[in-house]
Amino acid sequence: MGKILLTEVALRDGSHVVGHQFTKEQVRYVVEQASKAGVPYIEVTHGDGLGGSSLQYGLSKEYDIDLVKAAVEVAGDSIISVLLLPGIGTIEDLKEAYQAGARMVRVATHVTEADVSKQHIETAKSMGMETIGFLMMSHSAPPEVVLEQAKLMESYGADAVYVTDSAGAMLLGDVQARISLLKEHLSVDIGFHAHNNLSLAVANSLAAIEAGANRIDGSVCCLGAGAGNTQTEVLVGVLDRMGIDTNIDLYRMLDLADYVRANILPAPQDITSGSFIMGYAGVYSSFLRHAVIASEKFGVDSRDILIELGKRNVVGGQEDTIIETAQQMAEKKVSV
Ligand SMILES: C[C@H](O)CC(=O)C(=O)O
Ligand SMILES: [Mn+2]
Repeated sequence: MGKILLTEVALRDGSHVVGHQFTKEQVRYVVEQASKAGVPYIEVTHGDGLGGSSLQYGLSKEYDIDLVKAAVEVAGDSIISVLLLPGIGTIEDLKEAYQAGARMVRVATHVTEADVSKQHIETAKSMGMETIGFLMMSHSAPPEVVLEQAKLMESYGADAVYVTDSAGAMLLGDVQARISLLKEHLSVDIGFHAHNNLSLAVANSLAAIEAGANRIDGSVCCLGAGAGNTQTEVLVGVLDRMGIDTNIDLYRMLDLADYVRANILPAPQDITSGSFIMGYAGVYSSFLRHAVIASEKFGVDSRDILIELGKRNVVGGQEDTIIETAQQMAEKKVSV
């Protein structure tokens, strides 16, 4: 098995955990230590990507591009990556990130909407950036659909396509089915991004590697949305035990995790009932708050609302249907 390329996402996915309040000093420290440990890619952006700082998604303490600049100053041999969701971030944001020194971009779309990434992937490629397609909520589409969408990203010029388990909802077989199909039909690298809501992030990452993924995301000390991502230092150690090469210094990553635990994490990153139910229901983390409000209004258990939303495949941006769903469930309860 070849080398596994790890992307450290704590400074982007973990931005959700700290309410997008990362400081330049924190970014510098984490990037410098991760770089010394040998992490090849480090992502630095607002949790919702470039341009995410807004009333809707949460205002950042520091401007994205300033954080990218701070990261680049201490990145050594590591490549600084940014996340871009077309519609939230713009081509202009991407150009600024490039000028600030970012050399990789992950262009993220909902799993069935890869077509909106065309212009962004093509522009990034034309600037010479390593360019990755990132298919969010990949659990919600069958493997054949994930493949069709991944092929679109490949055709736009992506160097790799990620299966992204945004809701932390996938079981091992779900990961295996999607990654192996992509591996069979694509000629670019395949990546996997997990969330630990069902306590399966490390196991799912191993399943992804076994099925052919060679790019895996991790967040040091599990600093990521919901119950966090695949815990980087744990994955590095487990892969080492399996004889799989990451070129990452385990002790340095463990030290960095201790630093993050003591200085950055606002609360222990365990699996709360809220994060568990996101994975169990297969919905975006941001739905939890809306479901609790709807539950109080209509007297329906918020867990049942979230499970119903998962069954209905409600996606980010359709938050208005949460109230409607709860109302229908309450009416049904009365009529039986
Ligand atoms: C915008 C999301 O936070 C991207 C991501 O990390 C995911 O879908 O998971
Ligand atoms: Mn994520």
